[in-house]
Amino acid sequence: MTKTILRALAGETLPTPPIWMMRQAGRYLPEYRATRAKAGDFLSLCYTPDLAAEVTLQPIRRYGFDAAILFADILLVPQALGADLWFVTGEGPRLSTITDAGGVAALKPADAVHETLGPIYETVRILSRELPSETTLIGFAGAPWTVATYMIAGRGTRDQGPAHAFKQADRAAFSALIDRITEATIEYLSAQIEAGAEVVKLFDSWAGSLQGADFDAFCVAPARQIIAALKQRHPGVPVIAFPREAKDRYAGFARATGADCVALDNSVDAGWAAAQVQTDGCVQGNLAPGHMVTGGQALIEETRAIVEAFRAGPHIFNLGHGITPDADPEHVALMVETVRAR
Ligand SMILES: Cc1c2[nH]c(c1CCC(=O)O)Cc1[nH]c(c(CCC(=O)O)c1C)Cc1[nH]c(c(CCC(=O)O)c1C)Cc1[nH]c(c(C)c1CCC(=O)O)C2
Repeated sequence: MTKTILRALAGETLPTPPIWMMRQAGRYLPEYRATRAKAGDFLSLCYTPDLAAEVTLQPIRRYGFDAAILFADILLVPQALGADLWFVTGEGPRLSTITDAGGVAALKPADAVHETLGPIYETVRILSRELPSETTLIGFAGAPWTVATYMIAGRGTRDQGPAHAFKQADRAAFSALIDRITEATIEYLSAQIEAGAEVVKLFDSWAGSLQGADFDAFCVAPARQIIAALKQRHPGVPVIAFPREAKDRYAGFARATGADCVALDNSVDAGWAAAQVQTDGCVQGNLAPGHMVTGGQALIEETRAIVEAFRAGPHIFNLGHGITPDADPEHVALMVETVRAR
């Protein structure tokens, strides 16, 4: 029998939505913290296939999620293109910055990324052997705009100011950077699929700060280009797109990009999305991650309301963004139980 996630992605309405969770392998789990300590640091964990596969499997063992997401990070692509990358504990990622056209020109060609990313493909191969037969393996990458914001600023930014400033100052160089990331992403996701990823997800975490024509040029167009190339190389492999904080631009996003499913952040009203987004196909989401910290009756009621809002069409239950390190693993169990009690 076909896996539940693949059925939902093909447009089937299921009696119980399949479920997985953004950042399901992470610091809220004691077993993750133990494996990360064994690896030494986050990047070593990403590049050690046995350990990366182990942390991918941990939430599957604990909760029986319908999908496993490859353990890696969206910032491995900039690193593979030649950026320096490190993580400051308690703060987040740091990268060497790109400040002008010369910085873009100095990047490696897209097909060079495989030299760095080989261990990630090995993690995928291990997982496709070791996952339970009912569990879908999801590969992923960052979308070009979101990845570019980190490459330009060298870190996470509240309003993506440095990337917007670069885009204003030198649109040609900025477009060249987006194009390079787009090509690298096609290479990276194709290789993940060849290694055994059954679905891929494109994370555009900062899509919400692109307005008007910029949203079309730097969020929609690159997603469409990546999805078209993947569909040509790997027909039948579904793609989930996550244009976080896209607000009313979630409507029509699947049609505009060719995505099989749109992942909704938790600022989106589920009733609105059922009427405006789910009409085009599968949707994923969108419980607020804060419920994994607070738990209780509010978690149960909000989980039920989301299942109810999307029950007439194809739906994959998920959080509206990543689970946070202060979440309680028992609350995750309560969410899974509530979804599956339907
Ligand atoms: C923007 C972004 C990044 N990474 C990612 C995004 C897009 C999704 C989103 O909006 O959250 C995506 C990502 N990052 C990670 C995964 C693995 C799979 C999963 O379990 O979801 C995925 C899919 C592991 C990770 N990536 C990171 C961790 C924590 C690292 C640790 O163990 O110390 C994990 C488990 C680190 C990371 N990586 C990134 C940041 C900003 C940080 C620091 C913030 C934080 O610590 O949460 C970049």
